[in-house]
Amino acid sequence: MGSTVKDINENMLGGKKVAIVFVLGGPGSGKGTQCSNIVEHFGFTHLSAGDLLRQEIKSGSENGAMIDTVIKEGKIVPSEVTTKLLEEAITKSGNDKFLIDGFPRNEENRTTFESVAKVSPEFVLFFDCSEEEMERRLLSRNQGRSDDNIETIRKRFKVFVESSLPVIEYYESKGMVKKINAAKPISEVFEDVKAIFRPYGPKMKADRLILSNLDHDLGYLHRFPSDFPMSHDLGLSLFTHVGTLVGSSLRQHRQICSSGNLMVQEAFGRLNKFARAFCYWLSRASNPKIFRRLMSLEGPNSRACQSHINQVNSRVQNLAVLQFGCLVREEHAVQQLLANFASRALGRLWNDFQKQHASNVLTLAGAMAIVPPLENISLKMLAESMALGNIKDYVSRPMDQPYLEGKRIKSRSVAVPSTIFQGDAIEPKTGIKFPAFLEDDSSPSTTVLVGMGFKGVKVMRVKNLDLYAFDLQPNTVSEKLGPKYASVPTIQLKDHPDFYDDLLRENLPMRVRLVVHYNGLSIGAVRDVFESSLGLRLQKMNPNTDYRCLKTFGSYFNEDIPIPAGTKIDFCQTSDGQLITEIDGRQIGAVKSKDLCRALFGMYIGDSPVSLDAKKDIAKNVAGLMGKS
Ligand SMILES: Nc1ncnc2c1ncn2[C@@H]1O[C@H](COP(=O)(O)OP(=O)(O)O)[C@@H](O)[C@H]1O
Ligand SMILES: Nc1ccn([C@@H]2O[C@H](COP(=O)(O)OP(=O)(O)O)[C@@H](O)[C@H]2O)c(=O)n1
Repeated sequence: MGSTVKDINENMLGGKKVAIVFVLGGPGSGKGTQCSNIVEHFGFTHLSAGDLLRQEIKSGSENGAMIDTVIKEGKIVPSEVTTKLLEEAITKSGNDKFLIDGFPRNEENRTTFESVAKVSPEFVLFFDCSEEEMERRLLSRNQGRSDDNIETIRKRFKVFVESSLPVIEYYESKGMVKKINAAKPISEVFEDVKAIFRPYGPKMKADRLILSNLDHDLGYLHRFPSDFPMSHDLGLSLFTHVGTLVGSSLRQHRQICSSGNLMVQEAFGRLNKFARAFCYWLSRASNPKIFRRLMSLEGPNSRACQSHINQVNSRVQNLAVLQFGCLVREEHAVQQLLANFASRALGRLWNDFQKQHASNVLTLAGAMAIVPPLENISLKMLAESMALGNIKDYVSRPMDQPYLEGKRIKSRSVAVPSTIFQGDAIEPKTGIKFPAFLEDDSSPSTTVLVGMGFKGVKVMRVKNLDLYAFDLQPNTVSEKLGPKYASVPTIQLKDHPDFYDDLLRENLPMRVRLVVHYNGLSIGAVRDVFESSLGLRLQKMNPNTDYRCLKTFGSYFNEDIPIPAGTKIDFCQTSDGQLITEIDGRQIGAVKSKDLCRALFGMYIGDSPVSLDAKKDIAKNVAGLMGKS
């Protein structure tokens, strides 16, 4: 790297020769942002001193409280603490190239690191940016950091000028600083960064890069097939593609973590976890060397390690177990699959999120379905979900079309009657019958079917989540809403700005029935989908809401309740604001919370409903209930 780069022969740390770049710059200059880019393009491992310190606080270590106080004050944590954390992270990592971000922040940091770690940096990357710009960025960073408030920000600026700039001057005097104008847009800054790193050599091998990003929570790996044979070359090419997935999910995860959208975070979290597990699994299946190195963490002579190495070495080189057998050659099939998988799954979710800002529950459930909850994964499911044809079919299929086992359905799925149902209604695609009256129709409190929608959500290809019907009590509707809307023509009712709000606000007795129409759906999956969606809606409706209602609601979905095909799950709202949950007519719980009722029925007749057509049809039919035609 030219004359500024030291001979790194002496730079031994954690039993390996390491290359280190210090990344410095004021708070908010974009160090973390650019480090993510460098990681992806040049295969470094990013160690943020600030992140390590924040993790230390969270871990509840004995230094946690002290670190917390120092950070809130914008001051600098004692050097031994930070140096130790960095040293440990370097030693633990499988990588040997590191970006150390936000360190050394003062002369003491620098000298301590030099004397303890005995490592000199390759060079120092300095992001130069004005305080006004940094302040603007920090105030909109939105990561919930305790020190991103104007008072602490000002203190951090002062500390930066007084303590950190001298460190940069020190390295400058040694000709080791590479200064970047960080006031430009992110992509332009990265062009300059790239020019600096380019001579540093080609991108690190994909496998290394990915492995350095792996977390070590590998408990779920046994779910993947253990006897998966694969050639070494194919394994490496797979890494490249899974790498794209890991890279982009990590990048996008970072962006959306600050968005506060819990469901999107959950979906991305799963993508991430899946991709990481998949990578590790590939490494194990394809590359005994990598496997051996990783397993050295557990002990190189462990039985598991040895038996897997033997397995990999002795297996036939084909991918039959994952059923990639299609017309294309196996390498291409797999590459195409993973490329599709990564770009379509993430692209779709991301677009959705940007368009709607609050994605509807089923779109997200669908996105989550692409990545199964790992605890439920089985070899057969994995094979099915990964079969190229199915994935392609799935990702190109609009979310609101149904999926039926063994059939491709092209027509629109939402089957909503144009008038109130006279007799029982049959959902044409599935043949499931919804009675027009859910209770005895002579009772004055009976509810009437006013809308029906089909929401097929594929959960691991073989399961659809629900079919739903929406019912209201005619008398109460006429009584409560009749006067206000008497003069509104039916045709306009569905577009009336207050109408749906009034339906939700009036505590009208109403009911949504979901019908499970595949075997194998777990009650836990249903609970998760509702909990996440309701949580989001509650948060949007009333940020100060009492979330205990949601906890209580979730607690009814006991894992012991089987929900085979045909199971009816009913949610009923009573006029006194209770939300009653029934499974096959048996009440499993009731929560008194008007907010929760509004959130639940809002999924069907509120903003971003599960089906817009069904929502409009409900309005049309309610008009009918009120004596309009
Ligand atoms: N070049 C840039 N232009 C505009 N905003 C940026 C730029 N670089 C980073 N940001 C944004 O500014 C905030 C601070 O960036 P970050 O990378 O966290 O800074 P640091 O790690 O230096 O404190 C983030 O919200 C980030 O998205
Ligand atoms: N070497 C370091 C790095 C960070 N820190 C502390 O961690 C805080 C946050 O640092 P950071 O690098 O994550 O964030 P920015 O201030 O660069 O945005 C600093 O303000 C310090 O209080 C430290 O004490 N020593």
